[in-house]
Amino acid sequence: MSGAMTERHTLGEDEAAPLAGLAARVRELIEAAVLTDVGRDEARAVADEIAALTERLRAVRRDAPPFLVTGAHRIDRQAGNPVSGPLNPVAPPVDLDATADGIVRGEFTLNDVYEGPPSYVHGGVSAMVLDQALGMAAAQTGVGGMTATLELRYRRPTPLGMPLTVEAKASRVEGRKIYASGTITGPDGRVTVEATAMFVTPQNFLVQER
Ligand SMILES: CCCCCCCCCCCCCC(=O)SCCNC(=O)CCNC(=O)[C@H](O)C(C)(C)COP(=O)(O)OP(=O)(O)OC[C@H]1O[C@@H](n2cnc3c(N)ncnc32)[C@H](O)[C@@H]1OP(=O)(O)O
Repeated sequence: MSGAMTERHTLGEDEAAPLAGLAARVRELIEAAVLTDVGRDEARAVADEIAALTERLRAVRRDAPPFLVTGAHRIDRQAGNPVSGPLNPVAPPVDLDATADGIVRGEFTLNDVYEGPPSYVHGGVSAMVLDQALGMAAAQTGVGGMTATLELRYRRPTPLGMPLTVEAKASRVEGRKIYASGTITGPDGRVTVEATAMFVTPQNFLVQER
């Protein structure tokens, strides 16, 4: 079980860079595994080699994914985040930045690893990217929160292998509730997915922050 966010080891840039490089290679491996057409013997041989590499990495293991020193907010410091974490091979990764006026924006491309309907992005993957962007926008208001509701409108299919943009902004704060909305836009500038969400800051989190 992962430890609380406050107990995480924080990686310096020199420590993070080779681990991000490792994740990038594993990302390539995942895509190669999805698309390979090698024969059965070769697939078994490669699987054995990968198992050996996995054991080498497991030899020295953390209790929980580390943080990065970079990033102004706790949420963009999570090195293992499945959307934006540079150390997580499952993350595309989406590099999310926030402007001074609280708009969170990121450009990204999703390959065949994220396919849902043939040649289009899986709707759950779009939801995950939007949850993260809206969550980060909510955090720009001060304290972030847990996603309590997330509503999506899939306007048109989101293409694979093309540059996409995600944008999000918090609209209002009511006590512990933070409302945010956002979109994913395709290469033609047309919105493919719209999202609205409500985040709730847990009471215990407010106590920890004081
Ligand atoms: C933890 C903070 C993290 C910050 C870092 C950012 C990381 C971000 C990562 C980025 C993205 C990734 C993000 C992720 O992936 S977050 C992971 C996905 N989300 C979760 O797992 C959330 C699970 N749920 C909970 O933890 C609790 O239920 C929460 C914290 C949401 C509320 O439990 P709490 O005990 O505190 O609430 P309360 O009962 O005192 O109610 C308070 C008010 O809220 C209203 N309400 C509550 N729930 C709902 C609901 N579902 N719909 C509508 N309304 C709801 C409620 O009516 C009341 O309103 P009012 O009666 O006062 O008007």
